[in-house]
Amino acid sequence: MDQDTLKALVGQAALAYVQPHSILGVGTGSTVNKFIEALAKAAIPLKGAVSSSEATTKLLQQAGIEVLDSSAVASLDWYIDGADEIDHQGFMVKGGGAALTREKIVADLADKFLCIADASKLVEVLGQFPLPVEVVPMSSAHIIRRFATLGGQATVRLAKDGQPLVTDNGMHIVDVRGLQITDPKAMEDLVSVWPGVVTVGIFAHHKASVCLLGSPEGVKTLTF
Ligand SMILES: O=C[C@H](O)[C@H](O)[C@H](O)COP(=O)(O)O
Repeated sequence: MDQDTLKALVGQAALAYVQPHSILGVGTGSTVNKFIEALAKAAIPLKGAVSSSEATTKLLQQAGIEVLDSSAVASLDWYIDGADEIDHQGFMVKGGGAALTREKIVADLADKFLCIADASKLVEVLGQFPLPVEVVPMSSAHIIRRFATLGGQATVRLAKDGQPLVTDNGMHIVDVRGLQITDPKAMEDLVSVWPGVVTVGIFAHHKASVCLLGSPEGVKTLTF
Protein backbone atom coordinates (compact mmCIF):
# COMPACT_ATOMS: atom_id res chain seq x y z
CA MET A 1 0.00 0.00 0.00
CA ASP A 2 1.50 3.37 -0.95
CA GLN A 3 1.54 6.47 1.27
CA ASP A 4 -1.26 8.09 -0.69
CA THR A 5 -3.55 5.10 -0.07
CA LEU A 6 -2.72 5.18 3.65
CA LYS A 7 -3.57 8.89 3.77
CA ALA A 8 -6.92 8.15 2.10
CA LEU A 9 -7.54 5.38 4.62
CA VAL A 10 -7.08 7.66 7.66
CA GLY A 11 -8.94 10.48 5.93
CA GLN A 12 -11.91 8.15 5.61
CA ALA A 13 -11.56 6.86 9.19
CA ALA A 14 -11.64 10.43 10.53
CA LEU A 15 -15.27 10.74 9.42
CA ALA A 16 -16.21 8.78 12.57
CA TYR A 17 -15.18 11.87 14.59
CA VAL A 18 -17.38 14.30 12.67
CA GLN A 19 -20.53 15.14 14.59
CA PRO A 20 -23.45 16.15 12.34
CA HIS A 21 -24.35 19.87 12.72
CA SER A 22 -21.09 20.70 14.46
CA ILE A 23 -18.40 23.21 13.54
CA LEU A 24 -15.16 21.48 12.68
CA GLY A 25 -11.59 22.77 12.77
CA VAL A 26 -9.75 21.66 9.65
CA GLY A 27 -5.98 21.54 9.16
CA THR A 28 -3.83 21.62 6.06
CA GLY A 29 -1.85 19.19 3.93
CA SER A 30 -2.11 16.15 1.71
CA THR A 31 -3.67 13.93 4.44
CA VAL A 32 -6.28 16.54 5.30
CA ASN A 33 -7.04 16.90 1.60
CA LYS A 34 -8.02 13.21 1.60
CA PHE A 35 -10.19 13.85 4.64
CA ILE A 36 -11.95 16.76 2.90
CA GLU A 37 -12.55 14.51 -0.13
CA ALA A 38 -14.13 11.87 2.11
CA LEU A 39 -16.17 14.51 3.95
CA ALA A 40 -17.53 15.87 0.68
CA LYS A 41 -18.58 12.37 -0.43
CA ALA A 42 -20.14 11.50 2.93
CA ALA A 43 -22.20 14.72 2.82
CA ILE A 44 -22.43 14.95 6.64
CA PRO A 45 -24.42 18.12 7.42
CA LEU A 46 -22.18 20.65 9.20
CA LYS A 47 -22.74 24.12 10.63
CA GLY A 48 -19.42 24.98 9.06
CA ALA A 49 -15.68 24.71 9.41
CA VAL A 50 -12.84 26.88 10.65
CA SER A 51 -9.95 26.61 8.23
CA SER A 52 -6.20 26.74 8.86
CA SER A 53 -5.06 27.94 5.42
CA GLU A 54 -6.09 29.52 2.15
CA ALA A 55 -5.59 26.13 0.46
CA THR A 56 -7.94 24.34 2.87
CA THR A 57 -10.51 27.13 2.63
CA LYS A 58 -10.62 26.66 -1.13
CA LEU A 59 -11.11 22.89 -0.86
CA LEU A 60 -13.78 23.20 1.82
CA GLN A 61 -15.71 25.72 -0.24
CA GLN A 62 -15.44 23.50 -3.32
CA ALA A 63 -16.92 20.72 -1.18
CA GLY A 64 -19.88 22.98 -0.33
CA ILE A 65 -18.83 23.46 3.31
CA GLU A 66 -19.21 26.94 4.75
CA VAL A 67 -15.95 28.37 6.07
CA LEU A 68 -16.45 30.47 9.18
CA ASP A 69 -14.20 33.28 10.38
CA SER A 70 -12.17 32.03 13.34
CA SER A 71 -13.03 35.24 15.24
CA ALA A 72 -16.71 34.31 15.08
CA VAL A 73 -16.18 30.93 16.77
CA ALA A 74 -15.47 30.68 20.50
CA SER A 75 -14.77 26.97 20.69
CA LEU A 76 -14.70 23.75 18.70
CA ASP A 77 -14.99 20.12 19.75
CA TRP A 78 -12.52 18.71 17.26
CA TYR A 79 -9.63 19.95 15.21
CA ILE A 80 -8.55 17.46 12.53
CA ASP A 81 -5.10 17.75 10.99
CA GLY A 82 -2.05 15.84 9.79
CA ALA A 83 1.48 16.00 11.15
CA ASP A 84 5.03 15.78 9.88
CA GLU A 85 6.04 13.74 12.95
CA ILE A 86 4.21 12.45 15.99
CA ASP A 87 5.77 10.73 19.00
CA HIS A 88 4.37 8.19 21.44
CA GLN A 89 3.10 10.97 23.75
CA GLY A 90 1.12 12.70 20.98
CA PHE A 91 3.62 15.57 20.65
CA MET A 92 4.01 16.65 17.03
CA VAL A 93 6.13 18.58 14.58
CA LYS A 94 4.04 20.44 12.00
CA GLY A 95 4.49 23.09 9.35
CA GLY A 96 5.84 21.16 6.39
CA GLY A 97 3.14 22.91 4.39
CA ALA A 98 3.91 26.31 6.00
CA ALA A 99 0.48 26.51 7.66
CA LEU A 100 1.66 26.06 11.27
CA THR A 101 0.56 29.43 12.70
CA ARG A 102 -3.06 29.22 11.64
CA GLU A 103 -3.04 25.52 12.51
CA LYS A 104 -2.00 26.30 16.09
CA ILE A 105 -4.61 29.07 16.33
CA VAL A 106 -7.42 26.76 15.23
CA ALA A 107 -6.09 23.90 17.36
CA ASP A 108 -6.21 26.27 20.35
CA LEU A 109 -9.93 26.83 19.75
CA ALA A 110 -10.60 23.10 19.91
CA ASP A 111 -11.09 20.80 22.89
CA LYS A 112 -9.53 17.84 21.11
CA PHE A 113 -6.98 17.36 18.35
CA LEU A 114 -7.43 14.40 16.00
CA CYS A 115 -4.18 13.70 14.17
CA ILE A 116 -4.42 11.72 10.95
CA ALA A 117 -1.19 10.31 9.59
CA ASP A 118 0.42 7.39 7.86
CA ALA A 119 2.64 5.18 9.97
CA SER A 120 5.87 6.74 8.62
CA LYS A 121 5.11 9.82 10.77
CA LEU A 122 5.41 7.97 14.09
CA VAL A 123 8.86 8.56 15.63
CA GLU A 124 10.65 7.85 18.91
CA VAL A 125 12.12 11.35 19.20
CA LEU A 126 10.94 14.42 17.28
CA GLY A 127 13.48 16.20 15.10
CA GLN A 128 14.25 13.95 12.16
CA PHE A 129 11.87 16.07 10.08
CA PRO A 130 13.34 19.59 9.81
CA LEU A 131 11.54 21.75 12.38
CA PRO A 132 9.55 24.54 10.69
CA VAL A 133 9.50 27.93 12.41
CA GLU A 134 7.48 30.86 11.04
CA VAL A 135 9.40 34.10 11.52
CA VAL A 136 9.18 37.81 10.82
CA PRO A 137 11.49 38.18 7.79
CA MET A 138 13.88 40.73 9.41
CA SER A 139 14.61 38.29 12.24
CA SER A 140 15.55 35.23 10.19
CA ALA A 141 19.36 35.62 10.21
CA HIS A 142 19.43 36.10 13.98
CA ILE A 143 17.07 33.17 14.59
CA ILE A 144 19.31 30.99 12.40
CA ARG A 145 22.28 31.97 14.63
CA ARG A 146 20.26 31.16 17.77
CA PHE A 147 19.45 27.67 16.46
CA ALA A 148 23.16 27.13 15.75
CA THR A 149 23.84 27.57 19.49
CA LEU A 150 21.41 24.64 20.08
CA GLY A 151 23.21 22.50 17.49
CA GLY A 152 20.59 23.07 14.77
CA GLN A 153 21.27 24.00 11.16
CA ALA A 154 18.53 26.38 10.07
CA THR A 155 17.84 27.66 6.58
CA VAL A 156 15.20 29.93 5.12
CA ARG A 157 12.66 27.91 3.11
CA LEU A 158 12.59 28.90 -0.54
CA ALA A 159 9.67 28.92 -2.95
CA LYS A 160 9.87 27.46 -6.46
CA ASP A 161 11.16 30.80 -7.80
CA GLY A 162 14.19 30.61 -5.49
CA GLN A 163 12.95 33.48 -3.30
CA PRO A 164 12.01 33.02 0.38
CA LEU A 165 8.64 31.36 0.65
CA VAL A 166 5.98 33.78 1.93
CA THR A 167 3.31 32.28 4.20
CA ASP A 168 -0.42 33.09 4.24
CA ASN A 169 0.54 35.58 6.98
CA GLY A 170 3.25 37.34 4.94
CA MET A 171 6.06 35.76 6.97
CA HIS A 172 9.04 33.48 6.21
CA ILE A 173 9.79 29.93 7.35
CA VAL A 174 13.10 28.66 8.66
CA ASP A 175 13.60 24.88 8.68
CA VAL A 176 15.91 23.50 11.34
CA ARG A 177 17.83 20.27 10.86
CA GLY A 178 19.86 18.35 13.40
CA LEU A 179 17.73 18.84 16.51
CA GLN A 180 16.85 15.99 18.87
CA ILE A 181 13.69 17.31 20.51
CA THR A 182 13.72 15.18 23.65
CA ASP A 183 11.65 17.68 25.69
CA PRO A 184 9.10 19.11 23.23
CA LYS A 185 7.37 21.37 25.77
CA ALA A 186 10.64 22.93 26.91
CA MET A 187 11.79 23.48 23.32
CA GLU A 188 8.42 24.99 22.33
CA ASP A 189 8.60 27.35 25.32
CA LEU A 190 12.21 28.31 24.61
CA VAL A 191 11.83 29.13 20.92
CA SER A 192 8.39 30.75 21.22
CA VAL A 193 9.79 33.72 23.16
CA TRP A 194 12.61 34.55 20.74
CA PRO A 195 11.82 37.95 19.17
CA GLY A 196 10.71 37.48 15.59
CA VAL A 197 9.35 33.98 16.09
CA VAL A 198 5.69 33.92 15.11
CA THR A 199 5.16 30.21 15.70
CA VAL A 200 7.41 27.23 16.25
CA GLY A 201 6.18 24.02 14.62
CA ILE A 202 6.32 21.99 17.85
CA PHE A 203 2.81 21.10 18.96
CA ALA A 204 3.43 20.07 22.56
CA HIS A 205 1.01 22.45 24.29
CA HIS A 206 -1.48 21.53 21.55
CA LYS A 207 -0.66 17.85 21.26
CA ALA A 208 -2.87 15.20 19.72
CA SER A 209 -5.67 13.74 21.83
CA VAL A 210 -6.11 10.87 19.39
CA CYS A 211 -4.07 9.77 16.38
CA LEU A 212 -5.40 7.61 13.55
CA LEU A 213 -2.32 5.97 12.13
CA GLY A 214 -2.59 4.28 8.76
CA SER A 215 -0.51 1.21 7.99
CA PRO A 216 -0.89 -1.69 5.54
CA GLU A 217 -2.47 -3.63 8.44
CA GLY A 218 -5.21 -1.00 8.77
CA VAL A 219 -5.93 2.04 10.92
CA LYS A 220 -4.58 2.01 14.44
CA THR A 221 -6.08 4.39 17.04
CA LEU A 222 -3.60 5.88 19.51
CA THR A 223 -5.07 7.76 22.44
CA PHE A 224 -2.95 10.15 24.49
O1 LIG B 1 1.85 23.10 7.40
C1 LIG B 1 1.41 21.99 7.17
C2 LIG B 1 0.91 21.07 8.15
O2 LIG B 1 1.48 21.15 9.42
C3 LIG B 1 0.61 19.65 7.72
O3 LIG B 1 -0.40 19.20 8.56
C4 LIG B 1 1.78 18.71 7.81
O4 LIG B 1 2.85 19.23 7.03
C5 LIG B 1 1.42 17.31 7.30
O5 LIG B 1 1.14 17.36 5.96
P1 LIG B 1 0.89 16.07 5.09
O6 LIG B 1 -0.43 15.52 5.49
O7 LIG B 1 0.89 16.59 3.67
O8 LIG B 1 2.02 15.13 5.32
